[in-house]
Amino acid sequence: MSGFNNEFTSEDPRCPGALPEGQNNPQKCEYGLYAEQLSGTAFTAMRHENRRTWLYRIRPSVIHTPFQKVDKGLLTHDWDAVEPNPNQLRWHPFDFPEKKQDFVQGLATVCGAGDPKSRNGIAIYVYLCNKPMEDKCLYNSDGDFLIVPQEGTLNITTEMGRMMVEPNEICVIQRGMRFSVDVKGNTRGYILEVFSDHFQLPTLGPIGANGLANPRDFLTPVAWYEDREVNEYTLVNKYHGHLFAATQGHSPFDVAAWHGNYVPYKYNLSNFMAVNSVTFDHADPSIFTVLTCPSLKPGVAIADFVIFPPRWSVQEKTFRPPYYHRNCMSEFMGLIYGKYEAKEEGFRPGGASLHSIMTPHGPDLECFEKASNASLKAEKIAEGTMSFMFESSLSMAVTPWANNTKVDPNYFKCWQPLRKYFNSNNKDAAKKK
Ligand SMILES: O=C(O)Cc1cc(O)ccc1O
Ligand SMILES: [Fe+2]
Repeated sequence: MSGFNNEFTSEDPRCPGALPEGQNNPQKCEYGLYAEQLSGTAFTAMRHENRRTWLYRIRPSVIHTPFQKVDKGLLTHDWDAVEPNPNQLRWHPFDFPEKKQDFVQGLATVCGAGDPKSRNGIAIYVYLCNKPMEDKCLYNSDGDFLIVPQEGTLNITTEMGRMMVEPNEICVIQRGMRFSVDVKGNTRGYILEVFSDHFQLPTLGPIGANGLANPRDFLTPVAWYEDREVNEYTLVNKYHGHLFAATQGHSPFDVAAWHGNYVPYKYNLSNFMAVNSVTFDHADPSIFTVLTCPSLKPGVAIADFVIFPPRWSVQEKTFRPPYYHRNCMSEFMGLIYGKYEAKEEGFRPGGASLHSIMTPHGPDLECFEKASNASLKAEKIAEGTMSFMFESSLSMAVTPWANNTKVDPNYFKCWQPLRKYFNSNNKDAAKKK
């Protein structure tokens, strides 16, 4: 079903009329279903921000054994385990696992800041997996997951229905929603988790009513249920940055009908309508914001999800690639496929980079020399590529795993040969270089 923040209604066609008419809590639900509400905001949240979904299910979610703490693998929210490091960081593509592991076992925290207890912060993960979560689902009490597949398709079953998410698409699974991920073969991607709020579309300001990620391109699954008794179905819960497991004797995907506006969704990045300068100068990358999770300070994001899609580049008298900069925000970047314009070598699909708050970065030597001398014809750029940035106002720390895995020790070298062109006697020196 298409739309962002819609009030949806959905019934599995095997149970027509399962949704109660005109009320949420009939004395007895049709088909002997139970009614259950999943809240995505405080009951009292402003109406335009209020999120909740009513689920009509075979059994209420509460039927399970007590949760016990289980191994959390490489998942951590301990941001003090590694000495702070303000250096530019780049990772070679993260390796696929040698042993069999599923989506939950394959979650590895790269960096983050803040705390789900006080509900302020973010965590960035890669997931590296190769087997389905069989009779096992996850729900996250800490925050919302924005999942960016890089290699391999994710077949995701949620309480609200099923969705297939391929590289160049993203999906969002919000706090509390139970989901199970089926994969075939080597599967890799990135996750941005936000602890504080939900993702929203950026306001468009003078752009107008249309553009960037359009609401109708967000897709939400339709109701689908299975009435399946299972010897031992495992519910995994991420809570305070730890994993807990409980069991139950049936599939949790037993929702025959639901209605509401608290839903999982996916989005195909090729639907992004990019806006950019058609005169001169390099516009800030905020023009490419797909989704944003706002902080309490207007205009400042806990995290933005920004992409660098294939597009036309037409600016005149302009150094067109990203400028050199030092940013008061943290920039984590990943590459889904192809090459990133500011660094054609060294930054590879399935790898990543982190430029922390005020850490200088920008085009490498090759990019600077090329773009300073290029003829400025209209040009299609970033064709056959898709890179993205998780940009955050928080100051992130890396985890021990990320500090010791695939780090490119030579990253800083890409800027060292940048030449001095300055000539105080010749204002036009640069033009002759
Ligand atoms: O650092 C980066 O490569 C990301 C980025 C891109 C851009 O076009 C402008 C600023 C910026 O941080
Ligand atoms: Fe940057």
